[in-house]
Amino acid sequence: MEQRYATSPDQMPGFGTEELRRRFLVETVFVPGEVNVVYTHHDRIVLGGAVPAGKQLALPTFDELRAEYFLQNREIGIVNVGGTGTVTADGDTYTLPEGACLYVGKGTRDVVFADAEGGAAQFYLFSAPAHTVYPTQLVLRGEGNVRELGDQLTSNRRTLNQYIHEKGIRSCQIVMGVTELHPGSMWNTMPAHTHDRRTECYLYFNVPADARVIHLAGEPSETRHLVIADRQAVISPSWSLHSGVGTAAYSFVWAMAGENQSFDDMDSAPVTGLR
Ligand SMILES: O=C[C@H](O)[C@@H](O)CC(=O)C(=O)O
Ligand SMILES: [Zn+2]
Repeated sequence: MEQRYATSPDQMPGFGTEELRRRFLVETVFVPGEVNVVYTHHDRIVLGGAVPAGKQLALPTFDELRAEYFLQNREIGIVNVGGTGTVTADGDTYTLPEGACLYVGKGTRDVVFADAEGGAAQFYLFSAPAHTVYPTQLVLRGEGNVRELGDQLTSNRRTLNQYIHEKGIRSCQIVMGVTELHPGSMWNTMPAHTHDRRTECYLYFNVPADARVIHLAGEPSETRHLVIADRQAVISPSWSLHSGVGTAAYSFVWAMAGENQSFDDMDSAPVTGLR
């Protein structure tokens, strides 16, 4: 699996476009017939995709994990951003229509991805180290804790759905959900924030083929941008902004891991202070 070492904010001013993308963007998440993942040393998150493409696709272990099986010392959050599929965890099969989220706890030996009848599933994977076992649990699209955010007048009306969090599906570290922009709204997470206790990753999806998201990264006082296409993921270290504006409406899976799980524990970055 691809490994990416951690980046310090004092390196940011020296990065050109290619270097920024190489460090923070996961350009290809979904590869048909494969489990394709990246290991970032920021909070030791493993993120990527699993695309069964008509077959039974097992979650393998990787040498870099030094574990007998993937979830020996880890937990995983899975969101399906494709057609309906199934995930089988130690013999129990869960059906995930588009937008559903499955948490699979530490200690689960066998995880197998498959398409449901007529479906073409695309499972987004987000895994973090775990210290104890929480039960495997499924939540369907729209059935998490719903928060309505933003305003049409500032082009940031969006519906945020919290799936794995303190008052929802329990986990050791992972906090995960999906945000959907309303038609005509383009800005996510503005006003922006950082959270020095957690790394966060976004997977942008439902981005039209001819549209892009201009994603802001870096410290609030020294911002950079990445131009992101459909079904690409971006890693935001604890010190980095993670906000974006699309050239059309879109959705994204957001997921965090780190020191705490307090969703509202953000360090706000007021618009007037951005540079
Ligand atoms: O720390 C929280 C994350 O940045 C996201 O949940 C924010 C988000 O989905 C949004 O504002 O639309
Ligand atoms: Zn955040």
